[in-house]
Amino acid sequence: MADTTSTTDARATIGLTGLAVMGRNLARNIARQGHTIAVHNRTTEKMTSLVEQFGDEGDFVPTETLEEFVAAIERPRAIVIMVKAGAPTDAVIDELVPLLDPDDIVVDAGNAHYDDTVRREAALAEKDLHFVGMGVSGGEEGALNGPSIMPGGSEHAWERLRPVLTSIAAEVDGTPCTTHVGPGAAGHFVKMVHNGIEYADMQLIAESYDLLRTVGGLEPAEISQVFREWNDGDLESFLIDITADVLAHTDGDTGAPFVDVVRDAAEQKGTGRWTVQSALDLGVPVTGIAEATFARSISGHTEQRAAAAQTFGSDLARVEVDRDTFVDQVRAALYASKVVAYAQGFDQIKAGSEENDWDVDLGDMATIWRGGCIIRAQFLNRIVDAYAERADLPSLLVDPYFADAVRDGLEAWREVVATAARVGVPTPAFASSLAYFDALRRDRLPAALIQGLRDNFGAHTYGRTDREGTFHTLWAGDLSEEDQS
Ligand SMILES: NC(=O)C1=CN([C@@H]2O[C@H](COP(=O)(O)OP(=O)(O)OC[C@H]3O[C@@H](n4cnc5c(N)ncnc54)[C@H](OP(=O)(O)O)[C@@H]3O)[C@@H](O)[C@H]2O)C=CC1
Ligand SMILES: O=C(CO)[C@H](O)[C@H](O)COP(=O)(O)O
Repeated sequence: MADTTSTTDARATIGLTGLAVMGRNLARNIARQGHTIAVHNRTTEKMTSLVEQFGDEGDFVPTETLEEFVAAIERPRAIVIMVKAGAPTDAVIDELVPLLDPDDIVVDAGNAHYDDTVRREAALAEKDLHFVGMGVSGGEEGALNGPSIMPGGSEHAWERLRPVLTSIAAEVDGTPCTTHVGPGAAGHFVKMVHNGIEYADMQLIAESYDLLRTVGGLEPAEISQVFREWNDGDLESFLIDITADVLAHTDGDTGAPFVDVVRDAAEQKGTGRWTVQSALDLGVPVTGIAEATFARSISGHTEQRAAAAQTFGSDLARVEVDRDTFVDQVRAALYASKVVAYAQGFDQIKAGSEENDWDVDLGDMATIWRGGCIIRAQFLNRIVDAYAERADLPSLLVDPYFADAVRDGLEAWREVVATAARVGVPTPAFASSLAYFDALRRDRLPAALIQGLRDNFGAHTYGRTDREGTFHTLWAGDLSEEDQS
């Protein structure tokens, strides 16, 4: 059995506090890669059980108090905090900081809001400490075997952390799924958008399942098989793969499909909502992510749902579809909507980066998402290629590869959205993605009328198509136009 006795020799390359599911596995991953790691948890039992169970996987330095923990790490120290996001992270930072020395690096690897990261970095900089907001994706399994890691912060901090991070991250084609995302809160911002895309991806998968079952008449086990087949093609991804597993699972108690015994109210911890809030501030239409987030909210409004079902009934209209054709159409709609969700997410990263001078490389983000993270997918290789071909791509949708893919699937996409509307199956992510696509490609939008209305009721002015300037019509007067430029 490993020695769980605390030590105060400063021999650890790195320290990690917060040994719940993520921190525990990240610590094991770091130790397995040959780095000596000091481990700590507020409740000591989690630390001792880690070292007792897995102490032989590497060189752990067990510590019971934060003082011992800090003393066990070589200077300048690198300390990873992996605790509950929000107030608990602040509580740990507040306890840690008085124990640190100038040039030490504090890494917050939780799902922090990037505004918190900005605030924390500024506070620590006043004490000559480096603060790194670092997104980690991959869940419990990824943390152990190779996550995708998105560190922000200074170049100096990245250079200190690089050997550990590149050794523990997932690898695709020999490239580690980590890079220096950018200064400040860039890492946590990119992780937030990653999670937003995760929400959209899962909602699209859920809508596909609903349509295949409700309209296509397939049973969960059959839909599982469909997803397995899709996972052999251009939709290959972690989420499609685990969808097949979840749909194939039957409940041990009842023998019913697992999806039929789970309450249909999706929860959320906040990263999807933050993505939408930030997108609104940046003026980036992330419609797929927003609809996915609202769809979770609707699912949770059980009282309203019951009242509406009682008022209107839950009956669906019947349409006859050819099963195989419909499966293919749903696949095409899923792929096209997924392109939209990623296009919107990358637009948001670009806008956030410009707003904050982070200089985030979009191709690098696609590269580090190819492995380890929840949205890892074959598809990301195409996104890497798209940005390699043209770094200033106005939208992923206009990259020749994706444009062809969307053109090929367009008829099916429209058919699926129309069928869903006719039957009464809600497909907010499919429908909003199609609407976004149509809005983007439209030569003229009805926004001209909105401008006219704004000018009419509030003298908000408008621009003209035929000449430069700012104009106002005297709506309550003689309807003449003033040039207010
Ligand atoms: N779970 C996942 O799949 C993913 C999680 N994340 C993020 O990683 C972080 C850790 O997640 P997870 O492993 O799920 O654990 P939790 O988010 O459930 O956090 C539990 C950990 O936080 C510690 N903690 C809570 N409050 C305090 C406090 N006031 N002071 C000190 N420590 C405190 C707990 O200590 P104690 O044992 O003493 O209670 C425990 O170590 C979170 O920020 C999460 O958002 C990121 C990617 C994926
Ligand atoms: O960060 C993650 C993966 O990348 C988490 O799994 C994510 O926080 C889950 O979010 P939610 O509970 O809101 O669905």
